[in-house]
Amino acid sequence: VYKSISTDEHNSINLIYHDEFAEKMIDSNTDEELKLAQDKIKKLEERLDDLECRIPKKYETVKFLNYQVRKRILVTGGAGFVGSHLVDYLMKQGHEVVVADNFFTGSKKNVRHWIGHPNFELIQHDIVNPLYIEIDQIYHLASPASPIHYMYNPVKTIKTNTLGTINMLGLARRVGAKILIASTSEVYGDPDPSHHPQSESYWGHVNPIGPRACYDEGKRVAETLSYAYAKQEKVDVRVARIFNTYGPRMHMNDGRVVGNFILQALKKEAITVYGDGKHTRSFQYVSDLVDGMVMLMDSNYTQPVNLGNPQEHTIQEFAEIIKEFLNVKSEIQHLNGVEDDPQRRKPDISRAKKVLDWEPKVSLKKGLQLTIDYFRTELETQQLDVEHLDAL
Ligand SMILES: O=C(O)[C@H]1O[C@H](OP(=O)(O)OP(=O)(O)OC[C@H]2O[C@@H](n3ccc(=O)[nH]c3=O)[C@H](O)[C@@H]2O)[C@H](O)[C@@H](O)[C@@H]1O
Repeated sequence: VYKSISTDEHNSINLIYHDEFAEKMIDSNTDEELKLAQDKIKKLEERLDDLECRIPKKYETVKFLNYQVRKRILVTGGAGFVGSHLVDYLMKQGHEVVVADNFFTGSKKNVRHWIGHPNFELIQHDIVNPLYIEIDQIYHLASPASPIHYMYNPVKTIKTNTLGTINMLGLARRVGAKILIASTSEVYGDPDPSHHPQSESYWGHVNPIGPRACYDEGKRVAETLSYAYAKQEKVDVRVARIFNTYGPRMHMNDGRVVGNFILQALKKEAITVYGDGKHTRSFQYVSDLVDGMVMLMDSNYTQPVNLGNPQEHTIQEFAEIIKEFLNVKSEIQHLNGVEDDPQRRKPDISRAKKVLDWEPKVSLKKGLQLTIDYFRTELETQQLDVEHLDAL
């Protein structure tokens, strides 16, 4: 067929062929150039970070503690949302803080204000591998916590919460450190209505093969391991069952309800409620959680303790609260419900009140204002970054 067509036709076929080829070449060249440019930018950013660390910085004031009271404290997941707030607290108290983070969901940015400080150390380390350091206390927070993050790689989530916890309990045993395990309200699964609010004596209702199981069962095993090490190896353990927590430094793509609703409202987009919106959650501000964790670590109490804010809202109500707070008219859009989504969740905090004299102090109004301010700044920074890239 090719031989039978005219020279003109040959030329036009060749032209078409060349045009398509050229387009493909341009596409692939552009892709490659873009990738090269992105790699270069990443390397430059890393270099800038390194250089920045060398410039004498102004740090927030930290207390002076003499060596008898100053502790060397490891925070696994210390570059994450909750971890970085805990790090701020411990640093300001005058302790030496070592952060171990693999930066899967954590970010250097959350702790960069301490980089270079003589009391601070940042190690890029995945706790699935053992860590050999000298330490007095361990806050073991490393694990993705947002459902979209922990479901992204369920096997890794299980490894982090089982192997990772074994490694941290092993470290605690070797060096005689006290260890606090960050457990979760998810150990109660989708609670039976007769166990509302959930107290620590409830054994839970977890689907062991459902999509949330990697996290829920991972944390349940982490608790089991903690008490096995306590009994068999005399490790001094604390277990905090953390309920829904929000605040600045939540990941922009966190996917959890507080961040999602605030971002959607700020961008004047529809607010996405999964299912009918009748399910409930109780939201605690991050500084209350940090206070609770430190009080638990410093106490002599070794059984699990719920840390959460008992003010319960339906998700529909919560969407309305955010709309009203930001004074926006965003539509509330009902999407498909989530599999195994716990229907009602509210902590019974009588144990924390009794044994720690702890209860949350920050109102939803104050906590939301601080969180919204953070997200607003993040959005503006992103916008500036985009404009800057466009201008290049
Ligand atoms: O925030 C937390 O601290 C907890 O978050 C998750 O648990 P979950 O309560 O399911 O958290 P969200 O993803 O924030 O969901 C809360 C509720 O809002 C709903 N939701 C979420 C996001 C959204 O855009 N729309 C929406 O209706 C969810 O279906 C769920 O019913 C984690 O599994 C817990 O380990 C973690 O402790």
